[in-house]
Amino acid sequence: MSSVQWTILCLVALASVVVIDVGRRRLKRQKSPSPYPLPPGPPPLPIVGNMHGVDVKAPWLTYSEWSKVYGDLVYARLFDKDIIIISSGKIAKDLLEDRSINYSDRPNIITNELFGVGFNTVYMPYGERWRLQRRFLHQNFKANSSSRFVPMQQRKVHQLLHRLLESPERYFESLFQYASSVITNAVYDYDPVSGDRMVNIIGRVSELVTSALPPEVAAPLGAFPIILNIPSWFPGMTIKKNAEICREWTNDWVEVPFKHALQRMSDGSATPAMVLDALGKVDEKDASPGWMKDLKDAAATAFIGEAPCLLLRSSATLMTFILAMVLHPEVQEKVHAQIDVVVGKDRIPTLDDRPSLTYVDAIMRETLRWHPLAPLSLPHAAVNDDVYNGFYIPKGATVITNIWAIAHDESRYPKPSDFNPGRFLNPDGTLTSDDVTNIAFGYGRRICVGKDFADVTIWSAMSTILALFKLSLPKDEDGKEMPFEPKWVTGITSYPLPFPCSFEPRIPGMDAKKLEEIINAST
Ligand code: HEM
Repeated sequence: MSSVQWTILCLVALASVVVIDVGRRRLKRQKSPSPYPLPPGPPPLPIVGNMHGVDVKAPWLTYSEWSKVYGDLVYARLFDKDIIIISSGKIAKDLLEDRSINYSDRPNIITNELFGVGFNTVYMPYGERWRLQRRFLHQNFKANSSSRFVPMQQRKVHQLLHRLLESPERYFESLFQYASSVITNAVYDYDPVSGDRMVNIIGRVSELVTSALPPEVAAPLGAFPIILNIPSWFPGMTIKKNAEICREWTNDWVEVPFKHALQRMSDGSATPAMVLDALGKVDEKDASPGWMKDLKDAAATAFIGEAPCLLLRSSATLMTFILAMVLHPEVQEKVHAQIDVVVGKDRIPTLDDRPSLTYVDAIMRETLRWHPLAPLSLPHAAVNDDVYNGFYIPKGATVITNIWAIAHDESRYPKPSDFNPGRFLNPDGTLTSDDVTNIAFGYGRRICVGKDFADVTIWSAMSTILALFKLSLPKDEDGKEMPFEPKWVTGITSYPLPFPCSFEPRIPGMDAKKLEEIINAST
């Protein structure tokens, strides 16, 4: 068939679907099952619903505007998908935690299967398989078991510091190398090299998947799946081409590191790692092919849970942190003063110093609040019809938590756009009870399983970078800082694009040898 014939066929098909869709929606509206009204929301247009009003690159900003007009529980429709948007911590807790039985599902997003990632814990519907995979991850990454990774995380942070000293201009890659190596070590006992092929594949898969995952991107395809019959060479069908590439790579992402872990196991490795530990403990009779597959899928999930974008979440958070430091020298001065008193200059901070380094924790909380990495968390779905505060929440609705709006709530965080770690400190310098991680890592049974592990990964990097370096914008010939406008990656995650940054050692005469001495004095 020629491309002209294809085009005509597709347009005719599209027109038929539109007509059928309008009829179906009329019917649905006539038989609304609930006497309660839907939550308030912006007026929809035919077919597209509220899609036209959404900034697809930064939907959290649109949803925050809507919440100012319609309240903290908003109803919208993206094509044929019912969307409930939560913009308050209280409602998020009431629904996702107190009624978790109804809100722990994930929406059926057409791009999951298309991209071949429906198998993994992050996108999986609530049920037995999810429970088993989540158990593997939880057993490994909950606070008391993830503490066995601390020596490995510290070793990796030391390598990061060496890289930053050696090639400060490549700090972006070094952060990625750090975050990817801590996760592959913890899951597979796999230590990637710089530019590692496997890590690159996983990073690319994550990038392709998550560019297509947001409900705002997937909605038109979900409403008109016939579009997927259009060939991938057709203009505008890159999503299909990306899906083909992704399906090919997914096999490598799941199988290659798992084979490596099996090899490490037969070599007799005693290093703690999720896959090796699970295989070491399981009875032969329980290790069915199904069990093995779930272990493999959960292991691959740990990486995509941490890497919903080209950067990993931990390294993306560190990029936001570095940007905040560069923009706020006064904050660095305060934290440097505390580090110098608590730790001195002959060693670097360790987790034992954490209770005294309250300003570092305040910076970490403010980083997660100021520019939340996952501004809309991950979507949940309502299993059954529900009524909340007199409003009807339809079965199957996609439930979006607007973390951005909660973290920028002016009544809780005055001047929310300012970067001000002091908001998390009491007058006596101790930390307040507002642990913002309760917002940044999601809510309910689908809360981030890597929360405690990420906490150590991020804190260790932040505290040691601050101890060793003064971060600033590069200066021009006249010694003036060169101005720049931060640019942000947007999508399911949001973090700054690489920007010029100078890493000036705070300790005179710092070189690789001196750094090694300081590290040795700290272990
Ligand atoms: C700064 C670092 C991180 C942030 C801000 C973060 C944030 C989040 C958020 C907001 C969710 C969605 C929660 C919900 O649906 O309500 C999530 C889910 C998830 N995260 Fe993280 N995460 C981080 C690091 C990690 C790491 C290091 C891992 C791996 C060990 C990980 C594994 C996962 C998994 C597997 C899920 C899906 C859980 C499920 O659906 O049951 N995350 N994360």
